[in-house]
Amino acid sequence: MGYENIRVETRGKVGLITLDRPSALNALNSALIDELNTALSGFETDERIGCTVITGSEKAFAAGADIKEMGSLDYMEAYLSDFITSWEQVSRTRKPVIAAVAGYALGGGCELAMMCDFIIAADTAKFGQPEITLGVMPGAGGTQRLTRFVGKSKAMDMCLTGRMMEAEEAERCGLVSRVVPADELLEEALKAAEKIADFSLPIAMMTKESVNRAYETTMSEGIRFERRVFHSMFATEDQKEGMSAFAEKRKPQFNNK
Ligand SMILES: CC(C)=CC(=O)SCCNC(=O)CCNC(=O)[C@H](O)C(C)(C)COP(=O)(O)OP(=O)(O)OC[C@H]1O[C@@H](n2cnc3c(N)ncnc32)[C@H](O)[C@@H]1OP(=O)(O)O
Repeated sequence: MGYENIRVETRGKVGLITLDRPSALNALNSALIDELNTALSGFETDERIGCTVITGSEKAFAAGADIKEMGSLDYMEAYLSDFITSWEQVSRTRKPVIAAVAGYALGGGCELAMMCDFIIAADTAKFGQPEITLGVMPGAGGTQRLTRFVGKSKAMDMCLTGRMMEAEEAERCGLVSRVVPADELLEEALKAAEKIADFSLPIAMMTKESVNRAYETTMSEGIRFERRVFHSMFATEDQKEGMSAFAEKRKPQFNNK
């Protein structure tokens, strides 16, 4: 497929998707979302890929949903097309996905970053849910995911005032896993992704599923789920390889089995 709004590359075992609508600060229109979903599906089924990085430009990860495209939508179009639901594909990927965020991550851009498994932010990153300034509220999971990341008080502050949060505050409150200098962002994100992709893919996928379960169930159910999945790992060749390699003081060679 020819992409017009994103760039898609592979770097060894890592899939790299760069949002690329510079004239609109990577505003997320339906064409971009379709392309993103196609690229993500491609990496999901590509056996060589173990992790994906989604990034944007120096100025913007994404400045939100495309306001010019969305502005004239009416209720029935939004309802019948189930507007936004197709954006959720990144949250349904089974392989790990990292967001590498520099500049603006606003509205749907912040929500897209939060759908990834973790966010590495440049020191220039600015997060926000400014939808209230446009007469709407977050519609791609912002009221739910942001609240789980940063707690009720800060999520209310962000969603009700529409203010932006700098990278340092985002790290302090748990929205991002680490902040790095802007000129090292991609390198750091790719390094993290390569590290993940070098581990056993099924074990990484099960780990991701188990961490995500923490957001969807009670503690006792989550612990039970973790224990069942953990037990199942002893049926894998990669568990035998990982533990043998440790005992033999060598680097493990995982075969995703
Ligand atoms: C997911 C759901 C349901 C909702 C949403 O996401 S709603 C959108 C939330 N995002 C926003 O409200 C941010 C809108 N953008 C801005 O406030 C500013 O662009 C900025 C603060 C991010 C940057 O300001 P700056 O002065 O540096 O740049 P601009 O001249 O304003 O922008 C450059 C260029 O990009 C176009 N742009 C920016 N954001 C969007 C957007 N979200 N949708 C469509 N177009 C956008 C902007 O209009 C301008 O284009 P022109 O040069 O053609 O005017």
